Amino acid sequence: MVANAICGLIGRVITRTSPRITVQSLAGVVSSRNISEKARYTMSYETLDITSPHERILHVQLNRPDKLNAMNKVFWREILDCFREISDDTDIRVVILSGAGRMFSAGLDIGDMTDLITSQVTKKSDVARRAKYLQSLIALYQESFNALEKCQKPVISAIHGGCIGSGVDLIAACDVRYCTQDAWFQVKEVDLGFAPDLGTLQRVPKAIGNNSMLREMVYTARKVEGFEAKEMGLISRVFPNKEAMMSEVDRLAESIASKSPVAVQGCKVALNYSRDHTISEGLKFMQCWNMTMLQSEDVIKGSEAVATKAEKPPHFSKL
Ligand SMILES: CCC/C=C/C=C/C(=O)SCCNC(=O)CCNC(=O)[C@H](O)C(C)(C)COP(=O)(O)OP(=O)(O)OC[C@H]1O[C@@H](n2cnc3c(N)ncnc32)[C@H](O)[C@@H]1OP(=O)(O)O
Repeated sequence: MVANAICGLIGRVITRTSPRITVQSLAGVVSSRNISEKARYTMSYETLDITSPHERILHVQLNRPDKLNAMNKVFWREILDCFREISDDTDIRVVILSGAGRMFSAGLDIGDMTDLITSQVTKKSDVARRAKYLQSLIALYQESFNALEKCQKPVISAIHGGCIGSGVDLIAACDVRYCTQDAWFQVKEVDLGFAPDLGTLQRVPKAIGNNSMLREMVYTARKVEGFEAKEMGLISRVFPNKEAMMSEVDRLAESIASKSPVAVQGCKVALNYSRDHTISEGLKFMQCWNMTMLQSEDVIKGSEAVATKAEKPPHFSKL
């Protein structure tokens, strides 16, 4: 079945529809999230649907449900632009990432990639020129997912159904991962004859404790179900269905959004820096970071609220 699907995809000529403007829509992810999901974002995308379920929170939804949110040429550009824009948007404090339709993502759009290879790579007769082209392409796709990690705001991924290949690369670049119990994760690249190159092999080992389990998963392309993914540390919480998951994701996002953005964004940058450096370098980084940030008004507001056991959390202005 899968083999047939892949063969079919490879043989197919992809036709593209003109961009669909989704940003003006009032799209809800599940019926119970009808809390005025007013879209207020400035950019419109063909492969992403952007809504704002709550002040200071943005919901980015992979939006090619007919193709199981397979990642095509347009997607790679859009996800990069989208997260760069979000990173600089002072009104936004947290991002939710999910997939529309029956699964989170079927990974790389295989038909699209075949087109690209036919139209670009095979035309070049020299190995060095082909290699150079592929290197640039991989670097570009890597940058698309790096954008989530570089985004100053925490990104919470909410995964249902399949999360395949580059879908796993994508969630690996997120800060928090929740899933439904019908979710499954598949590092499928070995089945297609290559090693993953967009972050799974770099980020996941640093995010989870069970390296042995990860290697099993990577070397065999075996499907790993939600609870198993939680057991290995890839996922922090599993929910019975998408509605329950999205409701908890909202709660988590609201909680993070209510905190000082100076503190939250400082934590994200420090966690990422420390992951890639020694403890001593990480500590030095914090001296430099906090010698500025400790002077913020947020520290005064936060400390006063804690000291006085204030009932309401302080209001932190946007950063
Ligand atoms: C420089 C590159 C770096 C990136 C590397 C990334 C690597 C990867 O992501 S490897 C993984 C690639 N993905 C796959 O191998 C999954 C392929 N899809 C499937 O195996 C099946 O579709 C799946 C098991 C997910 C679901 O099967 P089901 O029978 O339930 O649905 P289908 O009828 O197969 O699919 C529904 C429509 O979606 C289209 N589609 C599904 N996956 C992809 C895909 N990866 N790329 C493009 N299109 C995909 C499928 O063609 C159907 O469309 P249509 O025929 O128009 O209805």
